[in-house]
Amino acid sequence: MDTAKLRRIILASTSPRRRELIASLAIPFEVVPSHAEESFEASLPPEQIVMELAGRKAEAVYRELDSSADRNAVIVGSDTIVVRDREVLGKPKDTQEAADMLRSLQGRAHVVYTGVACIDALTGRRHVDYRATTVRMKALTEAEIQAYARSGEGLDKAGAYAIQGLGATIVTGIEGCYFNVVGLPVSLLVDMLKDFDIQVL
Ligand SMILES: Cc1cn([C@H]2C[C@H](O)[C@@H](COP(=O)(O)OP(=O)(O)OP(=O)(O)O)O2)c(=O)[nH]c1=O
Repeated sequence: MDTAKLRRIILASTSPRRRELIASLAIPFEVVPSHAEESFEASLPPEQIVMELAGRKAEAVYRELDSSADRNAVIVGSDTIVVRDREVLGKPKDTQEAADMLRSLQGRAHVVYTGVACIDALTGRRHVDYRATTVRMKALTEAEIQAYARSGEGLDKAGAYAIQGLGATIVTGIEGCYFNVVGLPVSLLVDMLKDFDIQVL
C-alpha cells in the first residue's frame, strides 16, 4: 500500500475561500482554525510579512495538535495582503475604511501577496513560500465606491474587495496567479506538497 497517498492536509484557516480551494484538490483534508497573532512590522518587505504570518498560522496549529492526533498530515497556513505603493492594506475594520481603501486602489494597479507555509505534522519540517499578483482596478466614481463598500463583500477581505464576487466588475486585469488573489495560490501549494509526499496529479 502506498502510505504517502494517505497523507491528509490540515488547513490552518477560517477562510471559506481557502477551504473551497483546498477541497478542489481532491485530497483528504480537515480544517483547524488557527489562533495565531496577526500583527506585523509594516516596514518589512511584503513577501516577508505574508511568509511570517502564514508560518505563524501553521505553527500555532502544529503546536496545538493533540498528542493522540494522526500525524500523517501536512499543516497548511496562508496569509494575504494588498500592497499599494508601499502601504500594506489588510482587512478594513468597517464600511468607512473599506471605502477609503477602494478610493486609494481605484484607477491604478496594486500587488496582492499571499504567503503559504507547510509543516509536516510528523517531523516538524517546514517550507514557506509566496506569490505576488498585480491587479489593475478601473477608475471608480465616489457613488460606485460607496455602493461597493456598502455591499459588505469586501469587509473580510484584504484591500476591501473580492475579485471572485461583485469585485470582478471593478478589476480590469491581473498579472500572475488568480487564486493567489483569492487567498491560496493553488499551483504553488501543489508544488510545495510534492515535497511533503502529497501528489495531487
Ligand atoms: C484581495 C482579495 C482578498 N481575499 C481574501 C483572502 C483572505 O481570506 C483574506 C485576507 O485575510 P487573511 O488574514 O489572509 O485570511 P483570513 O482571516 O480570511 O483567514 P485565515 O487567517 O483564518 O486563514 O482576503 C479575497 O477573498 N478576495 C480578494 O480579491
